[in-house]
Amino acid sequence: MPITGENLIGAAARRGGGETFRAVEAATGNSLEPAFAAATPADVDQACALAAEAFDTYRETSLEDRARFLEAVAEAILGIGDELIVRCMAESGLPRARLEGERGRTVGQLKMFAGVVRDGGFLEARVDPAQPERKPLPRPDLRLRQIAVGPVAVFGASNFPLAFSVAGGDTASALAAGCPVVAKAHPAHPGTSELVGRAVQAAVKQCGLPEGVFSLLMDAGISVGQALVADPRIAAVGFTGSRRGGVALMQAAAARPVPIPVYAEMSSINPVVLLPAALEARGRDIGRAFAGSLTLGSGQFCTNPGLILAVEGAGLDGFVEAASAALTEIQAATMLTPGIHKAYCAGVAALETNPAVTTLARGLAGGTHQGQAALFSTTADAFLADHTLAEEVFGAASLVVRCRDLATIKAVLERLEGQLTAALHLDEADHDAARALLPVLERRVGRILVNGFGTGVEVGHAMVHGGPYPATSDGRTTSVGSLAIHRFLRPVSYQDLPDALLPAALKDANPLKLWRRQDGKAVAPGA
Ligand SMILES: NC(=O)C1=CN([C@@H]2O[C@H](COP(=O)(O)OP(=O)(O)OC[C@H]3O[C@@H](n4cnc5c(N)ncnc54)[C@H](OP(=O)(O)O)[C@@H]3O)[C@@H](O)[C@H]2O)C=CC1
Ligand SMILES: O=C(O)CCC(=O)C(=O)O
Repeated sequence: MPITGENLIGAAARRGGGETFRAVEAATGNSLEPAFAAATPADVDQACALAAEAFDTYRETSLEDRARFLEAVAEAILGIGDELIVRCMAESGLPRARLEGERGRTVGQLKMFAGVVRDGGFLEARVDPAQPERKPLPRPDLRLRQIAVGPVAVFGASNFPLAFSVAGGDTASALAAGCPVVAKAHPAHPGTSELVGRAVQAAVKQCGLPEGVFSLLMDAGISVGQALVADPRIAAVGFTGSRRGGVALMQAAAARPVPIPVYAEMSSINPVVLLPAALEARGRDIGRAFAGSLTLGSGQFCTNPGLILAVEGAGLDGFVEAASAALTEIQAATMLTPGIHKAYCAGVAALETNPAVTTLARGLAGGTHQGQAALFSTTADAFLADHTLAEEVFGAASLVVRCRDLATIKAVLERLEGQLTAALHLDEADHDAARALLPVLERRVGRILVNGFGTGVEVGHAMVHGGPYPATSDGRTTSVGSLAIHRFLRPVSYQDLPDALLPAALKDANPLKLWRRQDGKAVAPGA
């Protein structure tokens, strides 16, 4: 499939009239062909107009048709073949195995949402039948279902060019909910974005859906994204990226005459707490495993373990020695973009020159665009006194905070901002300590895990990839897993509508065979 550098607006592929730019080969910094052209305000307008036009038809597609469409998107992505992986490797610098795995996750995610749609449970159908004889007042017939919110703007992430990008989790969950999507390609991987965008476009056509169900816009700056969020036809936004970018979009969305929700997944340092019995029994093993998680994908995961908390002593020393030894042998790896590499180097330099911070280990030095792993340590007092030490350094850098006792660990956790994940390394003898920390962790993070690291989010029904601000803009939800569909739904109540006018989900005969709540009780179809 040739990459043309065009915007995909509904069924059309059209060269933008804006600034031209090229993708950059992550490993070399060289430009890649072809030239892309940014969308113009007229392109944004047309993509949004088509999305709005498609909305009422698309949101009322049958559950089976919508599920088949999601499966068709998955098949079309696989149908691109190796060309997708090769282009993505060049643009992102990520290795083949990782990208093949990420493609599997992307396709699996679309198929999972197809299952969610077929099941129909997301409609949350509820029926409170009329009680005409009720005294002192009769009760009306009340029925509720969830409907799609409207067209959604999706911003592709730089660090997951497939699973969090054009047809990633935000797009899959929005399409599953019944929302058309206008995606903004990340300029770090425009060719990958176009290939995936064309696959979605082909699936829209194959399934006979209105063309406005999907559009893809290119830009190497912020004007297209700003125009998209400001467009009155856009009803919600999905974003993964920096705190600065996410907050700017939240502000733009809040400043509209009709404000809309922005679901932004932003910064996180993902505290890892090493509890005493586990440290003593296997501190060195944990240290080696930690070095692997820290350097996965050159550390470019928002779930990267950026903060280690433990009580000082021989166990922690063993952890630090093993982690440092492992890290010093780890090759530097190409980072996603020169800008991300530069930001990483600046973050590491700030830690290296902070008088309260000791450098414990550096990985092997690498080439121009390669990130060199780094491990630092400080005391709990210094950490609590300097808020810059709690800022995310995006890449393979982490900070060990030496604490006096469990109460100090708790005090540090209390001071942290919202996080995506927290990990506890524990043995049975640590259960009381863990029990004391769990209430703090529940308040601070979206996912608590034991004897592991947060990198590598499982796509499933019980996953929360979210957390209180600034991990995300809205800690009540998730950007990964089936619950993500609820970001793009809202409830509507129908009072005393004749059966003929009710949506299928709420008709007396229950033609969709849904589990429904009748007077608050779950009722099986046919019961
Ligand atoms: N926590 C996480 O999950 C991640 C964090 N990051 C952090 O973000 C830094 C930069 O990486 P990057 O991926 O480019 O993230 P950004 O947040 O800078 O960009 C993400 C997307 O949002 C757009 N965008 C950014 N700011 C605005 C704005 N004010 N208005 C409209 N659109 C905007 C960008 O457009 P354009 O690029 O065209 O300007 C891009 O398409 C990294 O160094 C890292 O610190 C990155 C990836 C994931
Ligand atoms: O760890 C993962 O699998 C996902 C991480 C993520 O969401 C991110 O880095 O943006």
